[in-house]
Amino acid sequence: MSLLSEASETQALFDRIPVIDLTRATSTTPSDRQALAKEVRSACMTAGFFYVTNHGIPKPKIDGVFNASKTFFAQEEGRKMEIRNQGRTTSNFKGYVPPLSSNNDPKNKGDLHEGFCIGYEALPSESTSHSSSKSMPRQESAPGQESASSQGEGGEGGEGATTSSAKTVGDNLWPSGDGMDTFRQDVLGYYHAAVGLGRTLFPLFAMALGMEEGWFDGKTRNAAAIMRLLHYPSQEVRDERVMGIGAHTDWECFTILWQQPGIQALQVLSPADGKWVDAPAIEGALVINLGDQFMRWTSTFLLAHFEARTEDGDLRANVDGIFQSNVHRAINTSGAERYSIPLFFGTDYDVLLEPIPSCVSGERPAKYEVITAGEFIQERLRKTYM
Ligand SMILES: O=C(O)CCC(=O)C(=O)O
Ligand SMILES: [Fe+2]
Repeated sequence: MSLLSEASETQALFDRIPVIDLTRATSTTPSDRQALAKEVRSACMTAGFFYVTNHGIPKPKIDGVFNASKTFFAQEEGRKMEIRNQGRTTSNFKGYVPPLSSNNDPKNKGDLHEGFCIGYEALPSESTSHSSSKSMPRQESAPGQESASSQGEGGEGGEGATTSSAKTVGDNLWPSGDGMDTFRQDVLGYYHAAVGLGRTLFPLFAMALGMEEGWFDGKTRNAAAIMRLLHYPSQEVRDERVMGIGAHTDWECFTILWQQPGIQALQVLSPADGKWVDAPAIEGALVINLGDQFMRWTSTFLLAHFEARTEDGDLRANVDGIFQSNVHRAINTSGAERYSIPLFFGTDYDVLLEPIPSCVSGERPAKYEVITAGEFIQERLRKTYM
């Protein structure tokens, strides 16, 4: 079935997040990769979220960053504040983000989580040049190197970033002191493995959209990749106006999210019926969710739940949706602290967010003004921080 006819027949209705086994992503048989891309397409048209298993990130790298995160956040506040993210006042969005200093949902009072944010940096043991665009998201010392935000979202930059995204330029800030000796290595070890996974996913998304596998290659040479370590206190009362992270969509193409096993906190809004669907942490699996840039690429509007039913109360076909960037939030009432790690993966900043040819037709014209990825992030930062 063609992409557009499948989209017009798909309802953005789901009550669970699909699980996709990535083993076939590296198959040498093209039909295996195509079959996998079909599963990705179906998940993207409905939940906009899916889990991946057999994703290739070794468990020791995950354990390493999880332990590093626990050690970092366990420090006394003064130590963490030494590398405070100065996102609101300076050009650098890197470093520590204290609790309640971001607010993802304007209706809320603030996000309870604290965070630590980095952008691309070579592993300490690596040489400075990266000739293989397959292994690295951006070149070291890239002039436009990104940002992040004290948001549920990652901003970024990258080589080729537009001047307007220059406010996001800056080096990573690393903690020093007791127990922090291996922090940088552990965090970057996971970061690089996750970026490798991101590079495996772009060809699958391209095929899922009916394009050739390499369609994103030239657009993701120094792809923006901001990673955040997040730490959520357990909240006793479930207050809709104070939560770990308020309802939001992510800004990039997609997010790779590790969640601490055993703790339920993440929920995804099903646009078709307005219900919050739990996205539990599954041991060994990562969550992949689509961000707003994919809505632009696919000329998809977020289908608000109040639009999703006909006057008779029937579910509408999701006539607009190809790749859905769905609203999500995290509330930790587990009684235990929770850790998670999103990595926001986008295209290079100078790339125009134009509708992908398979996603527009005479009946389905382009819906968004064409701007660069850098301008788009800049606009989101401005709305969030000014
Ligand atoms: O902590 C989580 O599970 C979600 C985090 C998130 O949505 C974000 O940082 O954008
Ligand atoms: Fe998010």
